[in-house]
Amino acid sequence: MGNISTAVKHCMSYDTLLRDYPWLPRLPWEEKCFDQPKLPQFVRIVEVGPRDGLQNEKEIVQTEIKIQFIDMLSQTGLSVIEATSFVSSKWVAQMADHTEVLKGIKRSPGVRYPVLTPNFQGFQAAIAAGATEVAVFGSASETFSRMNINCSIEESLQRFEKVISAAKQEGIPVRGYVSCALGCPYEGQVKPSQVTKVAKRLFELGCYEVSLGDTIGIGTAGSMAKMLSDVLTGVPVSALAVHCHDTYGQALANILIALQMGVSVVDSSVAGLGGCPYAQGASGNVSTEDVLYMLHGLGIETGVDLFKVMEVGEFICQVLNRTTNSKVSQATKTP
Ligand SMILES: CC(C)(COP(=O)([O-])OP(=O)([O-])OC[C@H]1O[C@@H](n2cnc3c(N)ncnc32)[C@H](O)[C@@H]1OP(=O)([O-])[O-])[C@@H](O)C(=O)NCCC(=O)NCCSC(=O)C[C@@](C)(O)CC(=O)[O-]
Repeated sequence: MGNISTAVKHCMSYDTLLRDYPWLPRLPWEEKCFDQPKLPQFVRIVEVGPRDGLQNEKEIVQTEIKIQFIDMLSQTGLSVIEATSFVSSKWVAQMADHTEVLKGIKRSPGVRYPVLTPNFQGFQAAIAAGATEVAVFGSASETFSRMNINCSIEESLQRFEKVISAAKQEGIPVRGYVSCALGCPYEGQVKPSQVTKVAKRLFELGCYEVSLGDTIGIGTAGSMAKMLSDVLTGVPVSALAVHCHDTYGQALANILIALQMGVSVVDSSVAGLGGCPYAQGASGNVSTEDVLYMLHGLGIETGVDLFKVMEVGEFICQVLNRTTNSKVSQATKTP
């Protein structure tokens, strides 16, 4: 962190400012200078870097690096780290080492490590590898469903029903995803009612939370508000999360709208890594660093240490030999 300028450091959190200037008055969060009645006090970040972030990398990342990456993230205060996916290696070669990764990580107390399971075969493999939480992933777009998991939406829901019912018997919580919630790379516009239909089915089947994915990062604050208003007719806000990619630079605005509408769970990826191999042109997820910077700036607590996340971002970018997509990390690098 030595190369972060003091001015930028001060923007990062009031706590940092207090560390450097202990004579400043300590303000309780309630004494904010503007009213934010609709914002949640606490937001849970679901870190998807090791899965969504890495799955799109062309070069296979060494298993030891993935394990180190997750272990470092475990030390940042994050409470959920999506570790890998139990999908076919013919479809996503980068995730072929799922079992080794899940078995190799040091699990920190208080941190959950969900993994993606597209079907019962993936679920069984995940459980055998020691998974204690899984996620099923459907889509609001028929074409994307076929391109991504090789079945129709209805068939996917039947597969998920089998996974969820087996998970219930094992006492394993299941999260659900709805991809293409704000647009599809193959079909273009997706009706909010279609997103609601799939999200509601996942919730009714037993997913404790449904994450709404702007898979290609095409949404705007307007389309996010419209889609969420519809989904809220079928799924309680306490069971919703948003999963924004930043292709058009709208992710933070879209997340802010979701927060104002009561959503308090946000998926993000350290250094803004990511993309879906079956959604051409989609850029990375919104970066965890930028989401934290915005949330902390709003006085919303996350329990996550921004500096530590930035260090992990630096580590993974070095390994992948790429520049970070996080604006916060870019801004704090000395030229
Ligand atoms: C779902 C399948 C497997 C269907 O793929 P399929 O080819 O239709 O599968 P199948 O049931 O016909 O079986 C064919 C072969 O696959 C094997 N197989 C079958 N299931 C599994 C499994 N679970 N793990 C490992 N192997 C599996 C099976 O054993 C068989 O092997 P073979 O006899 O030929 O040797 C495939 O389409 C697949 O793996 N798709 C995953 C694609 C993926 O991972 N996409 C990225 C994640 S989604 C995403 O990023 C979006 C999200 C979540 O982030 C939210 C957002 O941004 O919107």
